[in-house]
Amino acid sequence: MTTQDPAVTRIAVGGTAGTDPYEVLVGRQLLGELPALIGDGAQRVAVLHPEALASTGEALREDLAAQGYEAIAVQLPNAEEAKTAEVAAYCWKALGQTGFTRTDVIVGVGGGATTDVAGFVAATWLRGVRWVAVPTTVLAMVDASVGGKTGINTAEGKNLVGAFHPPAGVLCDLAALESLGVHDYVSGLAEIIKAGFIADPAILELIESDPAAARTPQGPHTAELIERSIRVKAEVVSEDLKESGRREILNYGHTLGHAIEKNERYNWRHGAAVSVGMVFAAELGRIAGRLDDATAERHRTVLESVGLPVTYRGDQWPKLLETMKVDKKSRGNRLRFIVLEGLAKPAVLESPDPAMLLAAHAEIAA
Ligand SMILES: NC(=O)c1ccc[n+]([C@@H]2O[C@H](COP(=O)([O-])OP(=O)(O)OC[C@H]3O[C@@H](n4cnc5c(N)ncnc54)[C@H](O)[C@@H]3O)[C@@H](O)[C@H]2O)c1
Ligand SMILES: O=C(O)C(=O)C[C@@H](O)[C@H](O)[C@H](O)COP(=O)(O)O
Ligand SMILES: [Zn+2]
Repeated sequence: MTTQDPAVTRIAVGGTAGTDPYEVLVGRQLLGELPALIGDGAQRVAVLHPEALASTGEALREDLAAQGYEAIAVQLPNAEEAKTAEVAAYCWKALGQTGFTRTDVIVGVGGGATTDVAGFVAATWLRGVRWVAVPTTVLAMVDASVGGKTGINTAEGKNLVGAFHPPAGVLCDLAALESLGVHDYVSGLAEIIKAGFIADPAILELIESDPAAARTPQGPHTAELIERSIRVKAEVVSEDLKESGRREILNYGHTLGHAIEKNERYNWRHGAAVSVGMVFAAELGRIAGRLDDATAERHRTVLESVGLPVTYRGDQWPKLLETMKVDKKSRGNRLRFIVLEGLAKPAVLESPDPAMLLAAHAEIAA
């Protein structure tokens, strides 16, 4: 693979406001790019991977060892079970025992849960070492591995401990998606649809043109959907890495979505919870008089067309409301939501009236 390979798309991220720029590469067989991203200074490389990708992690470790690095593979639990303080501590121990220094590098290979932990371990080890993301799910490619939000959950909620620590590069090998189960694949479509509603409606049209095909890596628009979504994320985080303003739009659907995930003890996929959260946010916008009926209804239609849920148990509202209070967009006692004022017109809704919240909840209550 050369840097001129036309089959590889390169999307630039960052480079503004004092942050180091990096690239997201989308294509196939991209691992030849890894040594350049690891850089010249590293002696040791730790490959963090989930249990489901044990052979991928070990193959990568062997490959790096053959190139002269002291390489270790650190296996994490699958999915959300990896996003705990205990797993982070297990990784810190592995790094400590390997004598990991500030010039050594972490590689996170896996879905968003793995890249969130890998980035968090990289952010905290010796107060910050270099890391490279190799996302292997749709969701991790289009969202989790881009933008430098890293973190773990606590008993009180989702991603409550973390750091902004962008990777040195992101390698999205589309071949990895072939082994992904359909539910995990479709979960990633929720973040793609989110990018469509908040910034790039062409995404919605591509999915609406053939929703069944959008559910598979073989679909005719797979690469375009992934690239368009990465461009949305790259553009936003390049402007506002630390979420002091505009980046909040990427949280569309997440206020309720994260509360559902916690309520379900993380047995719901992130994208499924965000899907219900987006319908809720659309209804909230509609009820607040900001969004037209048709665009609110379009949320249900497109999300359902790819098999994502649009309702949630109606008897859980008090618990969901309580959890939403620790959402990171909250300020003091004020709940804040991202809503739409039209397609690609996200806005903040501050402290909505409790009656409005209840009315929006009634629209998603099963
Ligand atoms: N940091 C961010 O900006 C950001 C953005 C969006 C989501 N997230 C986080 O990402 C996480 C969800 O990520 P996800 O949807 O990738 O789920 P995931 O990481 O939980 O992966 C889903 C499952 O697929 C397995 N897997 C991964 N790649 C595979 C492959 N190629 N083939 C077969 N199995 C594979 C994993 O081991 C896991 O069991 C959530 O924790 C969410 O909070 C973070
Ligand atoms: O990158 C962002 O900013 C996002 O909000 C993207 C979300 O899809 C992602 O799930 C993120 O991890 C949520 O962040 P949080 O700050 O609400 O935990
Ligand atoms: Zn998300």
